[in-house]
Amino acid sequence: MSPDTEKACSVVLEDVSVSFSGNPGTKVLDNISLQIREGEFVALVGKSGCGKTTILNLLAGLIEPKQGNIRIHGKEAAEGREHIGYMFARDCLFPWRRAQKNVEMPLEAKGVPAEERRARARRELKRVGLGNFADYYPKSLSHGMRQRVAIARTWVLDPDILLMDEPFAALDAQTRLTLERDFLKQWAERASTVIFVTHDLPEAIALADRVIVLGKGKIIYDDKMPFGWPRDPETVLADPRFGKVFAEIRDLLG
Ligand SMILES: Nc1ncnc2c1ncn2[C@@H]1O[C@H](COP(=O)(O)OP(=O)(O)OP(=O)(O)O)[C@@H](O)[C@H]1O
Repeated sequence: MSPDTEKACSVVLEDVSVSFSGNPGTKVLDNISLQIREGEFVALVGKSGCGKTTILNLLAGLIEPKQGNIRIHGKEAAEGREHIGYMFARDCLFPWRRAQKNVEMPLEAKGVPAEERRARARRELKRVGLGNFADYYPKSLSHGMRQRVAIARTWVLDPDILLMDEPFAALDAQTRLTLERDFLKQWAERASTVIFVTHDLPEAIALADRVIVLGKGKIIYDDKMPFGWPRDPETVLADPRFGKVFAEIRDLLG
């Protein structure tokens, strides 16, 4: 790959394999190669245990590949991953900290001065529709609101790459749709690269530019979705092209 092409990629995985010490004979990821362009929204789907979270953990530097090379923004991963945000399925808020203080946490860890921290956290809470809830403790917020706080906490560092591990999985259908819509709006305003793990195939197809399916440690499907932007997830589900893509991937997943 030319250096210019590589720079236009947020993430490049080359022949990456991962196995874990408890089961060294089994490759969770088996010689995977993958390029993700800057600003792309990629959904990773596949059966439970197929290695989706392992890819996020590799990119976040929480685990190292057994073999292969990872490059982020054209640099060695350790250098390139400075501005990565990682959001989990559970909101993981600290119950003893108010919403505002939860959002400030990553800024505290980076040593950002208190006044700037407060201003940035307030701005993010406002953007996720919780401007009036900054002083609430997590226990006084609904599940959807807590997940919004977690989204604000992920955005507050202005990540250029956002890793999301089933962020909306535990929400009821209506709250989920609202958060998906809001998230797409935020993403369009910021143009971060998003790598989004989900078990939910319709969600993957409705939200992402591109869907990658993992099976038995390999990539078994990788294609662009035929829907343009801006897009509404609910409208995509009603699009005749949705059914075709859904059936194709569902058949691969068995
Ligand atoms: N730190 C670890 N030590 C040992 N085995 C691990 C570790 N992390 C993951 N695994 C194993 O690697 C495999 C892939 O796990 P991973 O969490 O990436 O799957 P997943 O596709 O995200 O699954 P799910 O959809 O259920 O979250 C699983 O068999 C899991 O048990």
